[in-house]
Amino acid sequence: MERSKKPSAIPVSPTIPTPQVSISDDNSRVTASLPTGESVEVLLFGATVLSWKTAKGKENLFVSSKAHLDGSKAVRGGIPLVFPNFGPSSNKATEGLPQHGFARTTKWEYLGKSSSESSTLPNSSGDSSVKLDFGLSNTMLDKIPSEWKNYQFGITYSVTLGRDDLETSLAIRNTGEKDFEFQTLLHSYWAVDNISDVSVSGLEKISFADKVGGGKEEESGAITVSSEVDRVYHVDPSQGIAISEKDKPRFDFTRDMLPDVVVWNPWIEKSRTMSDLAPEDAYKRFICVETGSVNWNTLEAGDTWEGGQRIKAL
Ligand SMILES: O=P(O)(O)OC[C@H]1O[C@H](O)[C@H](O)[C@@H](O)[C@@H]1O
Repeated sequence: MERSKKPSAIPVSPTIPTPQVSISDDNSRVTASLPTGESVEVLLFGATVLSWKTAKGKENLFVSSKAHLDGSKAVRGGIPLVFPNFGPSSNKATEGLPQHGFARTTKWEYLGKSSSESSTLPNSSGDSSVKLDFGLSNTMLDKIPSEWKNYQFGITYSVTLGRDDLETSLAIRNTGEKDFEFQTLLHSYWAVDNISDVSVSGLEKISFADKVGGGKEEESGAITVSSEVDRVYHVDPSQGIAISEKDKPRFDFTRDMLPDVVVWNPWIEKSRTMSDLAPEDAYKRFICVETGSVNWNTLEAGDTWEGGQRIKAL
């Protein structure tokens, strides 16, 4: 007998595309992409972000064609992490530490992903961001530098890929019983078409430590590059910073708890001394604007320090 009221079929909701995350077969890299096409790639060695591309496939980070990606040396390009010291080992706290510390030359652990809630709006292209977490602790160091044998720490580094931005943030915990001091920087190599067309704004009239000429200087206009530049600025995190090319905004920086900014380009002569920087005119293709804390932070036993940056690609 025909039923007069047939139960209607339960509508199947259309599949909402979600971010894709994959780990390379050799467990050396993690790649994530959004349904809209943006992507990010992180090398577990140093938790170095190697690539950040827009939906149209434009690369936002510079990586040298001679960069070592096999774990034999810090990567020349992308976003290497500076921790626990910036520059060469220079005092008791940094005794035995390599230039820019050990975080960029140690293999990190991939801790997992999370993504923001899917939009239920019609025509939505799915989740709008995906966060990848990486971890490093003192037990993972191959060789513990002498002074650091006394300290214990756990770091979570989060890389969040959004529709038009990338967030990289650090949570550093002192898991031991002794206080320690550290510096840290997100040593980012931003890709540009030609350094001669680049300007960095937001640092005008702020005094900087000049690592090339020595001493303290300040400049009234935006920074342009026509020789080696290596400067350390101390500037309130609420101050916005931007990189422009041919006067068109290219990258916009928002900082959280990162009061220092290093601006670096090696120019011609210094580039020639760097065996892992290629091609020959590579210095034209990037500018390092590195946000972080060059001032030493004291992290007391049991405490956590947090800081990060959000970069909008324009
Ligand atoms: O060659 P690296 O150890 O990677 O350092 C590269 C550069 O890093 C920072 O930007 C420093 O301010 C520079 O003085 C240094 O030359």
